[in-house]
Amino acid sequence: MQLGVIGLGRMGQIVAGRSLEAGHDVVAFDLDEEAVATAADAGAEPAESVVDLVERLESEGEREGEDEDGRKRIWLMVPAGPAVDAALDDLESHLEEDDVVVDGGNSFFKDSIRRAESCPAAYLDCGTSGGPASAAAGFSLMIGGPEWAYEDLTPVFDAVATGPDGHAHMGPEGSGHYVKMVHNGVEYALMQAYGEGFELLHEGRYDLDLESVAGVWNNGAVIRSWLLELCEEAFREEGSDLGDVADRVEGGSTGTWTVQEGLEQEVPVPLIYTALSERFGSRADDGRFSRRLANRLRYGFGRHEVPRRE
Ligand SMILES: NC(=O)C1=CN([C@@H]2O[C@H](COP(=O)(O)OP(=O)(O)OC[C@H]3O[C@@H](n4cnc5c(N)ncnc54)[C@H](O)[C@@H]3O)[C@@H](O)[C@H]2O)C=CC1
Ligand SMILES: O=C(CO)[C@H](O)[C@H](O)COP(=O)(O)O
Repeated sequence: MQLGVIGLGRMGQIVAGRSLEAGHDVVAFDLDEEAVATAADAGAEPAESVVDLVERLESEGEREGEDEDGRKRIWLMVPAGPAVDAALDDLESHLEEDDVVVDGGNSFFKDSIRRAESCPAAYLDCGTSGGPASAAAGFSLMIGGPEWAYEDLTPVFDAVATGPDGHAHMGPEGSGHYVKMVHNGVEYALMQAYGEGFELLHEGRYDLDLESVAGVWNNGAVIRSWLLELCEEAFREEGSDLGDVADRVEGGSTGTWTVQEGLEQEVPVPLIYTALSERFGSRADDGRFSRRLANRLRYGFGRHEVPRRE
């Protein structure tokens, strides 16, 4: 099968690479020429623009006679937001209704519904989990949109995912990115829970080797998981005190959408909200204001000593 891949960063290179390894033909484009060259080194046909990519898909199909249906299949792996709309604008006049576009990024599901309605081709919103660390194992893919398009792209999904069990059709347009949004909310809460537990162990009564704790928990404990394996790796590489890792957590968009959706649906998501709040709180340049105020108020009512900044 022939696939166009637009966006060749950490994730797009894996989409292209795994597709190539499975025997598919890949035409690749990124705004960054070096990223295109990397994909070309892996065996992809380089394109100079989105339009060039589409033209190469068309001519390649005719030349090879492989895809007799003449269908163009294009996977977007660009940052969520304006980059997706920019790529779709460039593609629009070159797409027909039996072509298929996959957005494998972390797009907001309402944007995906809007794009599916205006895209001339079938539009699959594909939540992608696993991250660059899963390049060798493959991803977990949660896919929304027309079922026929999902079935058509199944050979590519088999290649990009862990295999046939690593992808599934969720439902109509938007549902793939909706499921991925909630997945990320769960991810935030799990990270927060592990973080709190290890913080207590680190600050607590015993001088513990946290790599060892994570290691033994990962062997048979109720709370074993891949995130916990990543905790073990972090303590191994950074030490039990996490060395010079700063107390600032970036990201946040998918968690924000999850909390907003919880409010809209009147479904309580207090753990996810707390995890998101902790992230935002971590970003105060000079310590979190509410904590500083609590510190000073304890002096106000209790004459407790006020720790001061250096
Ligand atoms: N890194 C991760 O752990 C995961 C990322 N995602 C999602 O996958 C998408 C891509 O993520 P990454 O690969 O990590 O980002 P990245 O920043 O590593 O790569 C994005 C690539 O897109 C290119 N690009 C931007 N605008 C473009 C345009 N208009 N046309 C062509 N190329 C363009 C950039 O030059 C860059 O090479 C995002 O939506 C992200 O949220 C999803 C799951 C996991
Ligand atoms: O989707 C992912 C993992 O599943 C990406 O790594 C995403 O960037 C995580 O969200 P955030 O950047 O808000 O931490």
